[in-house]
Amino acid sequence: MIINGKKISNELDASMKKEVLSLKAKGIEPKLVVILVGDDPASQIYVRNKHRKAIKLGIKSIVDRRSKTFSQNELLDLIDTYNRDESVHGILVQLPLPKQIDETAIIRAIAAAKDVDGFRPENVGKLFANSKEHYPVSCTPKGIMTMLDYYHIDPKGQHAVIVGDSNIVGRPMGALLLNAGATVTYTHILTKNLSEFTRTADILVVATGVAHLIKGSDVKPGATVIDVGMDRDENGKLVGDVDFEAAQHVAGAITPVPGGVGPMTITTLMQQTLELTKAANRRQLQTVR
Ligand SMILES: Nc1nc(=O)c2c([nH]1)NC[C@@H]1CN(c3ccc(C(=O)N[C@@H](CCC(=O)O)C(=O)O)cc3)C=[N+]21
Repeated sequence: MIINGKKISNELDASMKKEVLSLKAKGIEPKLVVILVGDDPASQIYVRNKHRKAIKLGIKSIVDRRSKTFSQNELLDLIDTYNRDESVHGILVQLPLPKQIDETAIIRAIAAAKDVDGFRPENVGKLFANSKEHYPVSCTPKGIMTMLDYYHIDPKGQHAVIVGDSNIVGRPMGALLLNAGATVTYTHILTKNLSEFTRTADILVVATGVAHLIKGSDVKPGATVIDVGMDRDENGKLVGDVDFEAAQHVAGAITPVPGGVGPMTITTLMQQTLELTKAANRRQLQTVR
């Protein structure tokens, strides 16, 4: 079975559109600001896709593009401006940033109430503590959970193996799966005998940035394979971290690239923009009372 992220994403649009309409009827316009520093070609595509989806749903989308020489202080000032702007509900600073800018400092500068990526330490902490509060979570792993749920793939008691230890995908993915009752193994670029781990995975999530790292023989028959890779092959074609052609015959369910995880990342970003918008409005009502 091929897991169709694009299809799920489009299905979820309908309810989000309704939600936007009902917010607008109350005079609330959800608004997302995406800050893109530099001219990384992949980032341009992702940011364009986010903007298109927001427009489609009726969410106000601002893409603030800055040159690759933009300084850290300039970026901190820009974030501060959006933090203070009450019409803005979510702020996303597209990663990676040019090398003169410290990503950690930037993530911490975004107001907690507008941290639509869920990258701030307190939101990461809530995730790892399995907090029952509402808080934003990194969009890619959260979108993967939505996808698993849609296909009734329950992680409970399953062995989930994560390949890749990034803050954006690998680490939060493991936490979400653990919170959902999976047995989680983290592997990464330093793991010896990686295949021995991946072959025991009921759910295999691969996020390394290495094209076709995972072969058909690395997959357990019947496993669910989630490919987060966005790589280019020798011919410049977009491919994943998994050799899809080979792995699809072994896996029980598998995501394609493109059309798998990518669209779900964007859908989750929109969902969390709406959540932050509603939360901001609730706080405002409390101060009025
Ligand atoms: N602060 C921040 N938050 C992010 O959520 C974030 C980020 N930085 N930096 C980079 C990663 C990557 N990411 C993607 C978004 C959309 C697609 C996407 O639209 N993919 C399409 C096609 C892409 C293409 O054609 O190249 C697909 O898979 O079908 C992919 C990847 C968000 N990220």
